[in-house]
Amino acid sequence: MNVLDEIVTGVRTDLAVREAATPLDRIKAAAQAARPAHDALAALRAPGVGVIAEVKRRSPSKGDLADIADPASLAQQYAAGGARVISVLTEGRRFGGSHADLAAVRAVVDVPVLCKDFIVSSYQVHEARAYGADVVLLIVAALEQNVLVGLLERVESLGMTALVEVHTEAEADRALAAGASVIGVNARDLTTLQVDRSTFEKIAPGLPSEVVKVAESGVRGPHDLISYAAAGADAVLVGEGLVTAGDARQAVADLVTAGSHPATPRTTR
Ligand SMILES: O=P(O)(O)OC[C@@H](O)[C@@H](O)c1c[nH]c2ccccc12
Repeated sequence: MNVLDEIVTGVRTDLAVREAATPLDRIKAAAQAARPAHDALAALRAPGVGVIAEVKRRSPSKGDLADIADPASLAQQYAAGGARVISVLTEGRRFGGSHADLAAVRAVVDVPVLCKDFIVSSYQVHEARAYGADVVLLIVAALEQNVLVGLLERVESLGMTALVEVHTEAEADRALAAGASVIGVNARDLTTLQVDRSTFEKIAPGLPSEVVKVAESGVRGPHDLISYAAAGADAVLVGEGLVTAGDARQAVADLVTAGSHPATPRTTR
């Protein structure tokens, strides 16, 4: 079993426990009662390279990244630095996150919030909405095509946006066939955890211009944002580089500044 399969197996086990405790109807009602979702697509289409700043406690490749005592205050620093969207890793076993982290962040920021998890069932989409998420991650490598299509429809029916994650051209084709409007190219192969920043430049040029292109993983600072932007990124998703920065607000602000610089090739495309 590769790492992705192992993570998904754990996610399914935990999901079964929650499904037994809380019936789908109740989760659906909670999702319905939540404040309407923010328009993340519009936020991501604003000029300049958007920064999606991630609350990430731990990772399977690096172990503990940061002791995040207060995810809400970290998210406030991200927002103050100009983050376009805030991502919260909610997977518990490998990433140390929770829906409580998501709710805590949602309560204190006004920007769209992304629920970063390994979603395999529409139950999880309703849960994410109930906890206030505006965006959810759908990982193509973890989903059969018909399931991907069904989840994408469910996300949109709840007024949310799906960030559809790919790692290969074949997966990008599947994302497009499913109707994704925001595609994230993950430089990290979730089956091996290896990071290869050139993945984005291989896949992004083949995506239609109207698709919002997000470069995920491996952004250490403004330099990496600038090269992703040169390869066509509309936004970057950054975890480790921000949770390990001494000053999270400043670290986000430095990325935002790099992404709004007129020399950034994106503006000349
Ligand atoms: O910490 P990094 O290298 O900045 O990466 C962030 C983000 O891309 C990464 O957390 C991620 C991308 N896709 C995922 C899917 C599941 C879990 C995590 C991820």
